Amino acid sequence: MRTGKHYLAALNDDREIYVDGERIRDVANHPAFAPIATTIAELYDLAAEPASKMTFTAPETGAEANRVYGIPRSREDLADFRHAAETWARHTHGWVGRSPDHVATFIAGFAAHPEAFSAGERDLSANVLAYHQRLLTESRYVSYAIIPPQVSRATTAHAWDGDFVQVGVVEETPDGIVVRGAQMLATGGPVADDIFVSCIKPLTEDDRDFAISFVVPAGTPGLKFYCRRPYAPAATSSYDYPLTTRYDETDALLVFDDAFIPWENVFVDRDVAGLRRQFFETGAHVLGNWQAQIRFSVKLQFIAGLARKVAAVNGVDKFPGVVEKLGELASLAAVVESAVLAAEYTASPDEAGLWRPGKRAVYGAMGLQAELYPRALAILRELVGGGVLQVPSSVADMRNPETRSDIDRYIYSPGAPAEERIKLFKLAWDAVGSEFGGRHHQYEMFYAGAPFVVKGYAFRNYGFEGTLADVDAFLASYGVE
Ligand SMILES: Cc1cc2nc3c(=O)[nH]c(=O)nc-3n(C[C@H](O)[C@H](O)[C@H](O)COP(=O)(O)OP(=O)(O)OC[C@H]3O[C@@H](n4cnc5c(N)ncnc54)[C@H](O)[C@@H]3O)c2cc1C
Repeated sequence: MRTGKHYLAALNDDREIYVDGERIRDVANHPAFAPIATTIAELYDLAAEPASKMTFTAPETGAEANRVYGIPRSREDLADFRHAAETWARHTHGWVGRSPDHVATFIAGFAAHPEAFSAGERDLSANVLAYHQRLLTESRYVSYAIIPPQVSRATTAHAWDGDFVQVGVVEETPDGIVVRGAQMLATGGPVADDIFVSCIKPLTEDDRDFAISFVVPAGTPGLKFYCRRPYAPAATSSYDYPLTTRYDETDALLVFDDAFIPWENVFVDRDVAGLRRQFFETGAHVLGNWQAQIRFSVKLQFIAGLARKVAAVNGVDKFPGVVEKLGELASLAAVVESAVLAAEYTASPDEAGLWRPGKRAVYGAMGLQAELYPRALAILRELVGGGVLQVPSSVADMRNPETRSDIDRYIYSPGAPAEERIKLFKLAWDAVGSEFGGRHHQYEMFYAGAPFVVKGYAFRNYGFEGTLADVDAFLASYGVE
């Protein structure tokens, strides 16, 4: 099994990453990326430990593989997958959205349905199967960029000023395609092995050149990563910013300057319908988003625990108003946890033998996420009050004997001396108020699509037929007479 050391060594591939106007040469040791790379390395080490029970024998290769890369072919497989995804999520307490299991799950869904990739002009199904086998064998970390840059949402790529603003095919050669343009927003991209590039937003037939999907190693010549401002370098210490200093997974706009993509890495080639088949007919979308809900559930449990602890330290946890707020938080967390389990309970095999988590449960939970997460944060924010700002400026004040005595005397709670209390409230601030916390707020609202898009998934997958029939049957049971 892949180890963290192997993963870190692979980052040294001359990838072209830009931060603050400079090209980063040593990603694994740069202050913007070392913290998250270390966390990802820990995930690989955890998976390699037999005690984590994250491995299985993959039928496709006959060799041991990490369960998160496997195709669930039974209810037991789904339970094993959930266990593996949850084991990783618990390691980061849900604060890493694009851990290697996320996109891997999409690829497993693709591989379960190779026919979705052979229905276009060119049969590319063998590429999907071969890449999935590579994931099983090499445990590669794949991130993705599947959204067109936010130029205009009133039109699509073919109508934009300037050729190839969205990534598209500029040239075809006997060996592959040459791509040019940008795509957003590869979370984890700068520290991934490969990026899966595609387009999940609907395109028109005039956008054929942009209707592509391929995987690209991060060090491919012509591929550049433009990162948003990293938060980890400005964090003064893990005591001050315990989440930022471990889990700042970065988000990057990808720019392709005529990068060459060999055919074996291409899954969809200028095929608008092929993009829709890839995401929505293979089972990839529901499987990948089930993984996301497993991770989200772990994070909500953490936030609930944090709120309860803050309330206890402040001595308010028995007040009826506070109990009500903690109860609401408990309900929010329990709803998502229940949806994760309900999706497994209502799972069923499709015609290819892929066990798909129940759509009603997965998309139902997703549809609430843009309200549910801000509400959870609002409750935590309300409970912490000014305590998150009644803390010393940094750990340096704790180390200075001149300031420490006042800190010990005035910033404490019964049973929680200054060091403990401040530690807790700084953690709460990193969750609700730091730049990292703000980015997470945006992440949970948007990672699976804008709220109107995600609610559309809930609408389409709820199964209104049954509910309508129920109402019609009731209406038919009485009348004027
Ligand atoms: C922190 C973070 C991490 C991300 N990570 C990734 C990643 O790893 N990979 C990836 O591919 N993407 C990623 N994304 C991008 C994410 O998928 C998109 O933000 C999401 O799909 C929404 O697209 P958009 O941001 O372009 O919003 P838009 O589509 O531009 O929508 C913005 C808002 O405009 C309004 N709007 C737009 N169109 C309509 C319409 N037709 N009807 C009604 N209202 C409309 C809505 O209010 C909507 O919320 C990430 C985003 C964030 C914030």
